[in-house]
Amino acid sequence: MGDRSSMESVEESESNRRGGESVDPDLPAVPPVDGAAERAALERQPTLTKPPGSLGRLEDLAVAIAGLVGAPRPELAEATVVVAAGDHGVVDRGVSAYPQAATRAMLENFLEGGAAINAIAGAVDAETLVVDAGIAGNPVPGALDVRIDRGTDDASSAPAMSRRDAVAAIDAGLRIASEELADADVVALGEMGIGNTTIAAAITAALTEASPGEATGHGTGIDDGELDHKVAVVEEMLETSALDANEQAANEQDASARVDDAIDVLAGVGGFEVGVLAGVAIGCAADRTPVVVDGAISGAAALLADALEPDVRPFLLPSHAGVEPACAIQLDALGLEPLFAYDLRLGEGTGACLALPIYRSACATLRGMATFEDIGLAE
Ligand SMILES: Cc1cc2ncn([C@H]3O[C@H](COP(=O)(O)O)[C@@H](O)[C@H]3O)c2cc1C
Ligand SMILES: O=C(O)c1cccnc1
Repeated sequence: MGDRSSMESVEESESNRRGGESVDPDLPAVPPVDGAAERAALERQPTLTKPPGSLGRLEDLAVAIAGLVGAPRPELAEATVVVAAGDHGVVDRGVSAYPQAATRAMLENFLEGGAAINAIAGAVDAETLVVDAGIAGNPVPGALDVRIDRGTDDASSAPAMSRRDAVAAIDAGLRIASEELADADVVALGEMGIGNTTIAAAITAALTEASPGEATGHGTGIDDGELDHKVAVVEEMLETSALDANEQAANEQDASARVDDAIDVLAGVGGFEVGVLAGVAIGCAADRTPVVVDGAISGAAALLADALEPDVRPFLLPSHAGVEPACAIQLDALGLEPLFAYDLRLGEGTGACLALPIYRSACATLRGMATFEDIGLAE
């Protein structure tokens, strides 16, 4: 992941821009939920010093996490939010309220500690890992450099990237999980990339039954006229790469066709940060590390991870109900119920970090509370 290998991959990708060859990511096996740990946690809940069920959904969350991490009394001590960034050629189509340069400026801001995610991650005691997955210009000094290229092509007129680059993005995420996140007990997905609510809408429409009109929202704050144009651009993106949710559904049972379809979606519409986050999610799940989903873009990465490797699904934890319409569609498709709705429409991993104290509190009750026997109240 050092400078040399990343520059090689940039050069290589120039010659592979429209490469149609079939390459597959090297996906690790994701273990099943640990039924014994889950059962032990479930049996412990009614022994704790509270009326049964009185901690409501916190009790269910704690039991689920016990099964995920494989420990009857789990602790989510070390948390990291991965903020992956990429630039998107489709920004040339006027789909965002902000210029592409805001992506680099915000990456520098993350590294200086001045962004919303720095404030919230600091408040909830989470590490921040800033990842340059491919933005215009030189690598951002101080960011983890896994650059696939210097931004994607305009996906409304050509595939966003080659299949080879799509696989490289997923592989980079898998490497981040195994090399940078090995000590994390829980990982939050965050991102930065002007134009990426357009990418998220296209991925959501490609991987669910939702139409582009249903999946596309105002992002950073475009007006209603601009939203109509953004929906038309998302439709063009799907047509350009001939992405068809019905065909994908038909291929669902065949693992290699399913992986091929998911790579087609990522290569067709982008973006590098989404592919990296999908790889992070799969790599973390393989290591029994729960992954907290944030808003529309990390939700698109979660959909992609689920399409690539369905065993990842139990490890995807919800956070908030985002304002961007893709969020509700993604959560529904993944069978996730949001923990709270705070009218967030920022991304960066902010909503996912806000959920961490809830997950940690759930574990703390299961782990730390006294039992009725301890206080001499057992029958
Ligand atoms: C200053 C600033 C900080 C941000 N932090 C996250 N986003 C969010 O907004 C962008 C997606 O919205 P759209 O698709 O409309 O461009 C992404 O960068 C996302 O992370 C930001 C956007 C801006 C302008
Ligand atoms: O839901 C999100 O994550 C989101 C919404 C608007 C802009 N950027 C991100």
